[in-house]
Amino acid sequence: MLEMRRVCVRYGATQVLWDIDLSVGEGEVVAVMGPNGSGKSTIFKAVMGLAPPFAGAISFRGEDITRLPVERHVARGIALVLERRRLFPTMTVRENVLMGAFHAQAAKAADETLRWLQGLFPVLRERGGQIAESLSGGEQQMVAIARGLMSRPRLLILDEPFLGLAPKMVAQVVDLIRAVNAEGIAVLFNEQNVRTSFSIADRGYVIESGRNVVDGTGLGMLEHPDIRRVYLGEQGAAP
Ligand SMILES: Nc1ncnc2c1ncn2[C@@H]1O[C@H](COP(=O)(O)OP(=O)(O)OP(=O)(O)O)[C@@H](O)[C@H]1O
Repeated sequence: MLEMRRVCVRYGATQVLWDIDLSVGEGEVVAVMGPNGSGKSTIFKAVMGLAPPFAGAISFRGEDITRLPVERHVARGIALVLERRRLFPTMTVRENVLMGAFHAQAAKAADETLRWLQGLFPVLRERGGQIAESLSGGEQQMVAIARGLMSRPRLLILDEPFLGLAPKMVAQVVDLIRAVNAEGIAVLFNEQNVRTSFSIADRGYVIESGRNVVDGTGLGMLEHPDIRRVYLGEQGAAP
């Protein structure tokens, strides 16, 4: 459904992505892994129209979206949940979630979508009237994901969904990603932890210094000698 071909992005005079190839199939979960500053978030911003490529092409469900403005991406079925959750701290959970239904079609279906999400996310039912900043980090991440889903995307992009979360909360967000995916929604996310990334994902990519390095199935990535040597510190995993 999503195809990036030889995508190049720069911020001002500084190029940060070189010839990135990446795809997400219908209903797939895909992870992007790489060190700090390697360009993972920029890939997502390029897909979303926030960092338009100066070369290469991006298509979504057969349509060229390389240079579409960001709001048109949402209407076409892509949602991005930004890093660090970015909720409106003094608004309630319910108000935060409803902010995600900002385009006309989503606004019309907001009540129905909220009921659907309340089934998926117990936090929305139990804490709907609570002020967002009073929730734990993991609960806030769930609210941020729910807000992204209010636009009824076909592809949900999560920028560092596990950042700063305790292991128990990571497990809950992983369960949530699986539940969202079971609804037929494709998920593209990034994460620096190799085991977390590739144990959840159907397929994955490693990016270093703005370039594709390795890609493959989730299991294949965990067994890849270079990944085991460089990212899991296993001696003798590769020549
Ligand atoms: N708005 C910007 N203006 C200039 N440079 C930027 C901007 N945003 C990111 N960069 C630079 O682009 C490079 C890639 O950043 P990006 O945030 O995409 O990496 P990342 O892999 O997501 O990193 P992290 O894991 O630390 O979030 C980095 O060198 C970063 O400093």
